[in-house]
Amino acid sequence: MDVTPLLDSLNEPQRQAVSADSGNLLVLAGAGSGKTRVLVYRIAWLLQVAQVPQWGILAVTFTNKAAREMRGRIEEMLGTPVGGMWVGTFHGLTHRFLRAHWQDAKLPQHFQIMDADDQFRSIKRTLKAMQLDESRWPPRQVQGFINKQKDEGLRPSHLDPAGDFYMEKMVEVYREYESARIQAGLLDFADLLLSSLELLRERPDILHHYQQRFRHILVDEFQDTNAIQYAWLRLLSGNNDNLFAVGDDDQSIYGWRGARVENIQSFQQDYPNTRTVRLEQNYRSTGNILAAANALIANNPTRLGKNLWTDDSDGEPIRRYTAFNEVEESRFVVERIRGFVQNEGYRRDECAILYRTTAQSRLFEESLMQAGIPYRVYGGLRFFERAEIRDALAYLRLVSNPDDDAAFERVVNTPTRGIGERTLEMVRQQSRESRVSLWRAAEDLIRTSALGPRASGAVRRFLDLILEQRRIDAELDLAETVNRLIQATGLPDFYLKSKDGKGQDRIENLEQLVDTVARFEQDLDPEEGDILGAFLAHAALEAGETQADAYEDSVQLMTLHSAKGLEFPIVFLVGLEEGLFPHSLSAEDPERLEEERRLCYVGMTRAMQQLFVTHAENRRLYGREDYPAPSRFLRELPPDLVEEVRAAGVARRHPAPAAKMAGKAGAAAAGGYQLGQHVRHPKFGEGVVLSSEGSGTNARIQVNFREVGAKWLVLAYARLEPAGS
Ligand SMILES: Nc1ncnc2c1ncn2[C@@H]1O[C@H](COP(=O)(O)OP(=O)(O)OP(=O)(O)O)[C@@H](O)[C@H]1O
Ligand SMILES: [Mg+2]
Repeated sequence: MDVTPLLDSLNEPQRQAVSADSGNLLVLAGAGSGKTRVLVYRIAWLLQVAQVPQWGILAVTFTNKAAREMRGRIEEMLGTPVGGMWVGTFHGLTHRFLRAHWQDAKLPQHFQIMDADDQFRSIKRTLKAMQLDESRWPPRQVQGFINKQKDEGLRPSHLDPAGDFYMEKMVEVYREYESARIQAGLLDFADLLLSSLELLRERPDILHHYQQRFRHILVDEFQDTNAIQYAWLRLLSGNNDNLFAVGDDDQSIYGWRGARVENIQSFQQDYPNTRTVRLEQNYRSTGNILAAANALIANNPTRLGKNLWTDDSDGEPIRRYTAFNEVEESRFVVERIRGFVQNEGYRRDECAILYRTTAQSRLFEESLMQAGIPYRVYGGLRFFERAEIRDALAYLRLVSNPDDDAAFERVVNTPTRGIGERTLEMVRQQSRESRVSLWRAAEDLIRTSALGPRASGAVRRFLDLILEQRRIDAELDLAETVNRLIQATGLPDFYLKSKDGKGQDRIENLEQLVDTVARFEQDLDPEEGDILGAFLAHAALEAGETQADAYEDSVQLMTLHSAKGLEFPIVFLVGLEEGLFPHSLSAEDPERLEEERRLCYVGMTRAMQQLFVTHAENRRLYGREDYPAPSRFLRELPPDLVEEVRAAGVARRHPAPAAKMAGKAGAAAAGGYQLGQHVRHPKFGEGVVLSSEGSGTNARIQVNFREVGAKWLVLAYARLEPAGS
């Protein structure tokens, strides 16, 4: 067979990786060097040239979207469908595996996935049932503890508190949480991996089957696998020497979630028979963008080290914009995007706004909305996470599995149907005592007439509502079932009457849910028997990625974490301020600071043609007002690659100090100045007094200058004068 067309559009090291003979292979290379491209071509090569059957290939991607694109790409290249391959995220693949082996894994056939929010609520319920005080046992902390144990492969029985009271309690909560979860027929995200791993360990026959089957295992973004994911890969590959991993240690950004860059080193040790290929040519970014990103990441002391070059031209300089405050920052960005789209022929989806925390998206959304520019947020307020969608999904989950306690709790009295807290407490009590689900407990209480007649009637009506839907489920298509269910629940009326003014939006979202279901049904593999179950899994697994309106050409908004692997012609990296990016939680800890820098590197290297970096001198976030210094990452960019830009026609007006510095405004600072007062310096320009210390000739004053950021000045020499307002 002629393999030239496949290999033609690759450089030499890429070609070697794609067409390598058997054995493990690690592609270790920087951003934009074609790692993902190599992975895709490798699969095409395996199918077409090495004649590997589709079902012999397993590929792990970072997002479900990436998996779909990968499949699409390969189908395009080969001109034939490749549905038999297993391509997906760790969660998606292990879910598929457990669905196929639910009996072996001792799971209910229609087990559902509980997301982070379900998990959080369930932990709160567990704490309450155990009469533990939330202030001493903060649910978030407990949740972190449980997930960490699972990510390390540890069930409660593996943990030995060794007389430590705190640990003893934590393990007890973990155990209780587990039994409630199992009783409800639910798996949390970490369970998907852990349960698959356990099943493979316990059942050599099943393990053997998959080891025989997956003759090739390929992994993208290998640097971000955690211990349990790596263990799963090792188990599946066995002694087959069939792992093909691509990654970049400089882009490891999930250390906080237990990902370990060391896996890259372990890989080479655990698999001595591994060939390492390095790619050094970057095909994505202009010379300036690449040089700036390289300079930034060079500040990290612990790197495996690599070179990256491009034969693209230098291109535009990196543009840096200093906004007066966060609102102005968002307006500047939106103005520029409008310019690119209207005057320079860019599509909207060629422009991306990347930020450190999800809370930053709101202002950009508002500015875009005002400007009438369509946009899409990834990882922000996600469609499947909106309250009304979660309510509707909870009903669906109960239809699929009445024992789903998380769903039961969520909607038993939403909309309000006269089931009071006292009744609910009785149901919970009954469920705890007889170790059955809330649903069964409710049935028991009705049967034994333990509830008063009114409460009993209300609970009965709720149970009947769900049972009724279970009956019609079989006869209609899923979209119609969902539509009927939504109407029957009374949710639309309930939202319309609620006073938060969002009723109409919520109803539109419910309508979108029905559309989403219809689309999902159309695209579904006809072999999939349990459509409802498949849809619910889709909603849980893709919650972070998809929005229902994902089809229009729109500006892309996302956190830096979700930008991994993607590329955009125009990138705005916003909020480059100390405390925000690097994040305040990370600035003190050298390891976490390195991770923040890698995150910045990831952000910069998403840009193909133009990169903007912006920061605000004054920011209100989480209800707090701050005067943050520009991020240290800005200083780490070589000055000759950076150009300062000014917004045309944006008035720089100063807010009244008293209003802006709530709490401390007007307090006396040294030298007769007041905190929050506007001052002018002959060299640094205008700024705002932040604080002062010392007195007399030692007095120092801290001023946040618009142009140069915060500085401490010795008052006696400072030549400050009051300014403006
Ligand atoms: N040999 C090549 N010829 C032309 N274009 C290439 C070549 N290799 C890669 N590219 C292009 O370069 C860009 C970056 O490639 P790719 O996304 O595969 O890089 P990556 O190493 O996976 O990046 P990241 O580390 O950000 O995930 C893509 O647009 C890709 O099509
Ligand atoms: Mg990639």
